[in-house]
Amino acid sequence: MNQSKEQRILNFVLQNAVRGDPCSVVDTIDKYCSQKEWAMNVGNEKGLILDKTVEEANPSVALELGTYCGYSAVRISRLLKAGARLLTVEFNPEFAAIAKQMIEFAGVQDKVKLLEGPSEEIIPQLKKKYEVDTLDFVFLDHWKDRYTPDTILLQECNLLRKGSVLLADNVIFPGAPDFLNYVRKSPHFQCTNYPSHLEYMQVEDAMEKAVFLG
Ligand SMILES: O=C(NC/C=C/[C@H]1O[C@@H](n2cnc3cncnc32)[C@H](O)[C@@H]1O)c1cc([N+](=O)[O-])cc(O)c1O
Ligand SMILES: [Mg+2]
Repeated sequence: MNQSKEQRILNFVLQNAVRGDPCSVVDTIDKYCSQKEWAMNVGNEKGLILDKTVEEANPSVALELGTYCGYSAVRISRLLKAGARLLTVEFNPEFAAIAKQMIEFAGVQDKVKLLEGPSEEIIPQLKKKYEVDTLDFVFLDHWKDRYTPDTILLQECNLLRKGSVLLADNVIFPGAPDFLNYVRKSPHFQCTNYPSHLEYMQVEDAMEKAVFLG
């Protein structure tokens, strides 16, 4: 059975990146996906916006929706302070298996917990099953039509506190118009848009930061 693209990305990392070095893993994925096969990692241009937002939030508990191959899980977790943790949610078992190996190769497995399943089932379990009080940072990068329902679900589950930072990828391409509408109209969010480009392409894209006001 021929390999999947995600398996080829992982193999390229295992053969070319430096074990235990998250930056090397991130750079190696970017090298493969810009030169060989495009893939929906947040990439380096938007990755720098992600880095700055994570550093500014300096989260103790962070959540990522849509792990895919683990690129942004490695990218986020490399910036976390001692004792801080990232919970990342992925419902595709093949992608979860790839991401798990990517995270372990990067040496960030002690900071990252990969939760396998749909976000709409996992989010309501975060407090009791995963001992979360509130989330300091949330990266939304899963199916774009899930951004709004999951943002509402996070509020309903009392997982956001005054100052919780949401950062959403792809609000221009493929686009998340209902999410932009929802957070920009809501009195509970202070929004900032960060124009950028689609990963590895010259297509316009942007990230949206939405800070919960309580
Ligand atoms: O479609 C995109 N992303 C969707 C990402 C989807 C990833 O999140 C998981 N997922 C989805 N809902 C889930 C619910 N619960 C858990 N995992 C979930 C999917 O199994 C996949 O691993 C995308 C597309 C382009 N593009 O140029 O086309 C560019 C991008 O940067 C993108 O992020
Ligand atoms: Mg994306």
